[in-house]
Amino acid sequence: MTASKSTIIYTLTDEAPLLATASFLPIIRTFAAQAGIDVVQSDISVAARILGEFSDNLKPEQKVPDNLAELGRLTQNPDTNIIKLPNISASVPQLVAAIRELQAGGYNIPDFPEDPKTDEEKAILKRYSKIIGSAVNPVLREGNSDRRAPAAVKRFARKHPHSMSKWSPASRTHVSHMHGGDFYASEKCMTLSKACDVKMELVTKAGETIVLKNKVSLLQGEIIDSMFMSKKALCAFYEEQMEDARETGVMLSLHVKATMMKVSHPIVFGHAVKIFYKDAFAKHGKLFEELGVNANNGLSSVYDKIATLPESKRDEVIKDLHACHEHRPELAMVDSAKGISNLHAPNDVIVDASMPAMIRLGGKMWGADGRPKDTKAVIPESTFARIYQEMINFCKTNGAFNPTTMGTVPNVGLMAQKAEEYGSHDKTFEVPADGVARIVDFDGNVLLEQNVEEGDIWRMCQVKDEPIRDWVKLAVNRARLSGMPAVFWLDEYRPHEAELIKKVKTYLKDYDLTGLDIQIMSQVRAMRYTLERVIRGKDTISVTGNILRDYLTDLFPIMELGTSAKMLSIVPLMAGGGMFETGAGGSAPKHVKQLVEENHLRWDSLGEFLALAVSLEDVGIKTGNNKAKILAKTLDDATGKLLDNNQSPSPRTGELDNRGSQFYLSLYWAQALAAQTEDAELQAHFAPLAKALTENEQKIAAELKDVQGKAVDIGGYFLPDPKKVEAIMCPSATFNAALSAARG
Ligand SMILES: NC(=O)C1=CN([C@@H]2O[C@H](COP(=O)(O)OP(=O)(O)OC[C@H]3O[C@@H](n4cnc5c(N)ncnc54)[C@H](OP(=O)(O)O)[C@@H]3O)[C@@H](O)[C@H]2O)C=CC1
Ligand SMILES: O=C(O)CCC(=O)C(=O)O
Ligand SMILES: [Mg+2]
Repeated sequence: MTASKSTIIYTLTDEAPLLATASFLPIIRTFAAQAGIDVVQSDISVAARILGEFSDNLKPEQKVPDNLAELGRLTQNPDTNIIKLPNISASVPQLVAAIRELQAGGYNIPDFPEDPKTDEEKAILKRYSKIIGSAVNPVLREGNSDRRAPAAVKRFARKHPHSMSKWSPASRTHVSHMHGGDFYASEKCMTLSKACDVKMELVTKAGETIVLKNKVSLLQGEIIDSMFMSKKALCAFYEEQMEDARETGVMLSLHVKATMMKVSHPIVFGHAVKIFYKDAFAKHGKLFEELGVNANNGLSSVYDKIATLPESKRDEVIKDLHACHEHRPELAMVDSAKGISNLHAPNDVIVDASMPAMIRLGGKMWGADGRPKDTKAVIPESTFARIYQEMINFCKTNGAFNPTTMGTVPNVGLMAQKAEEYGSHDKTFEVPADGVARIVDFDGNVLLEQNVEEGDIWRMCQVKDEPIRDWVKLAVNRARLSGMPAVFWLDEYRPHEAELIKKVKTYLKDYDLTGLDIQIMSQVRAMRYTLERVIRGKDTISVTGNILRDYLTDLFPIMELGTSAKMLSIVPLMAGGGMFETGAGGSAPKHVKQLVEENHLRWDSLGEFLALAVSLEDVGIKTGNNKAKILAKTLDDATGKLLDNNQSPSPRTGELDNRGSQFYLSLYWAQALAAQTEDAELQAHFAPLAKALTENEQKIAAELKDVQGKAVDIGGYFLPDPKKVEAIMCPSATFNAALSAARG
């Protein structure tokens, strides 16, 4: 892959977005080619990343390049233009499933060593660890984040509001978080006065020094934090919350981000599993250990490992697991029909999407009987959990949000260069022994230290100065361009954010703020302030750190638009290039299931349409390519028309789906190009396509609809067969022929 000035790199990812790409890429190429733009693809799916890592094991024809590393390098190039679709941030169970599929497909890659003993196994685990969790986004996000609902999308939501369930003031739903012993309680922070290298070490009570991380290079002005979560406090908290839920008869749910926080949150999740099923773990502890059960991978790990046991033993374990439920509260379900609960796998309930979905549903999650119920939402770490309680309080008092009248809340998020907690996984450790955890510079000076105990989770977070300056600049720009007030959600009582506040105040002085309304508020106040405006139809930019960026860019869009898929998500790369993410959510695994069973893809590619328009516009501006600008403008017009005509995919099989929606976009895009007069070449080129699609609209729509309702085979989950996928995703011969004729 070579990137020239007129290249757009389009990522191939996983699950629903990968399927949608199979039909969208031929469309994009048909249009972009007329502006001399090459659209090259770059496969960064979990499967491709596994194969790229273990290339040395593969036959020549099976080898794939390390595309992610290449894209990472390209982020430093000012001409780079990447369209990035959501990808799987794999939990261990997802990675293991992908490995099994690839092995079955004839790829000679090693098993995942869950409990590595030999040096060889340890080396394999190290290689696989690079693929676990949020391994893609932090590499590509070499810029801060600008996520918002474009005006046309907001207009659409007002005209065609999604369903919102009622909130009752009597709802028992609430958030439970720790009040001590968590990261928030222990956080220490400092700003570096000069660049230095540090290491992270543990001095045990026995006097041994264990180096956990041998080198982290820090820059002048960088903010670093040291914080830990006490295992004892966490376990006591879980015990208390489970007992409280059982006594008061409210359903229990757990919300973490085990994918992105790939070291800390699986451990946090695992303790919940072990405590909920404490009696079974006590009785079968030795057996579980022999079998290699890892509670951090959820109850699915137990079921997976006991599969090889003799039937009588297996039944005994299952009976004992079931018996635990007698002393425990009802658990929220992911799939009640299949008996899959919230504690089954760490990647099924991901806090950024799960809490908004619950709030949208009137504060309810699904119970084992398939009915929606109030829930105690356990979010152990208190730092950011409180914003959800504030929103819940607001809904109990004011009722559900009204999408036809509510304001919008765009976000400017600090994200660049692995900022804050989301960049911390290589500096997060489960503490092996009681002692003092310290960050020490190479001259032996202790920068930060704290007393920790065996099993505590200790981490160091960083945020560099340049990204903070860039974030403040982006916030001021967005406030200026949108005319909205901007609120920095920063809590002066949190050491890290107190340091950030100092920098924000300093860097704001670089700008003329006349006429702008820029404020700094603690998170809970910021939420309240924003919500009071939201219900009055007023818009407010949230300017936040990395975690709240993630949380708020699902939370507000899901209330305002029904899904975060409709967000415009731009990452102006600090080196000058552009990365255009599609939507703000994930890869929607449920959608793949529906496609395979019923050949209906409900994935909405609106995020891709919006990203493509800004990507084309970026090419147009940076290279003076007027045709690219016209393509961008007409694409936006087409997207507007698609929304006006309510031609987004329907969730129901038999109705318009992703393919149909992409067809209508192409029709309107070609019509808009044929109608414009600014560029005669484009007009002449697209007139025949517009004509062919207009004349055949009914025929194509019927061809796209007729295939639905039957099961299809995509030839793999993590590595589907591209030919089969293409045949399924491009089933209209008439549409294919029209595109092909336009490509010439
Ligand atoms: N940027 C990234 O790369 C991100 C990746 N992820 C990854 O995605 C996977 C799933 O995460 P999860 O938390 O379940 O979140 P998702 O956002 O994938 O799914 C939640 C729900 O949102 C709806 N949804 C999301 N996108 C669309 C779309 N384009 N069109 C229509 N509906 C949409 C679907 O609702 P319904 O089923 O009702 O249609 C879906 O079930 C994980 O592997 C996670 O790691 C998650 C977030 C961001
Ligand atoms: O990278 C990930 O794992 C998820 C990213 C995400 O949820 C987001 O950026 O909104
Ligand atoms: Mg998110």
